[in-house]
Amino acid sequence: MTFSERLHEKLQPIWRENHQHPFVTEMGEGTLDPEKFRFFMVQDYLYLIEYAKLFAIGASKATNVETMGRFAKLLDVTMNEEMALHREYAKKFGITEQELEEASPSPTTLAYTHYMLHVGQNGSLSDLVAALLPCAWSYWEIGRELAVIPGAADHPLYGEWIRMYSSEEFAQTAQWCIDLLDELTADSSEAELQKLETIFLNTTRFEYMFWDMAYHQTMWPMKA
Ligand SMILES: Cc1ncc(C[n+]2csc(CCO)c2C)c(N)n1
Repeated sequence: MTFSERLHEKLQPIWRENHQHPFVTEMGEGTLDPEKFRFFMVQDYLYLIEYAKLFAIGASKATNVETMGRFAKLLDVTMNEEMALHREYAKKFGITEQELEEASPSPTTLAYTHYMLHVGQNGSLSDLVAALLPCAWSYWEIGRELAVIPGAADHPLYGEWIRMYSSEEFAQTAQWCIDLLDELTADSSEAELQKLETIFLNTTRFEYMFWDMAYHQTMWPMKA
């Protein structure tokens, strides 16, 4: 069994809960309150800025030119494609580019991005990949699950999001991260694998928290 298969199997319960969060299911049904999605878009834009830095750190920690090139490409795609989609999408919800640039990250966004950057900066390349994998992997699976719901991919507000994350390009990114982690851990000790499992579990939990934060539009203190 590869390490990614072990992770996937072991974390199924929390993984299912993540995919069945009302934010995700209501997006698939097309019933999600646009205000919640609006909140998500702004926070996700801030998240992506920090997430992209992880690819830059990955490029600097890579031990061969091929891996370095893939991280550089991911940095480019995230900055210039995924974030461009956010800027376009934002317009549909009446969010200006200025609002995106000036928004404040919520405590959950801060906690998630700072944890990933901490692991990326202070750990090994495998630690970094274990931290970023739940993001790429879970969005790919969610995109695919939502895309088969009749009409979901054509929804005027959420269809584009579903089409993007179920696309071949995102499938390839997720698969590349999975393969890289399997390659890096081929000869790892059980103690090392357990450390990586903990990192993967932590960012999987943060994925759930991110949906939940957006669903409840949580920005403590709520009355400030
Ligand atoms: C909270 C949050 N988690 C995951 C993603 C998805 N995502 C971000 S970067 C990337 C990899 C390729 O660019 C993917 C799939 C998101 N947007 N927001």
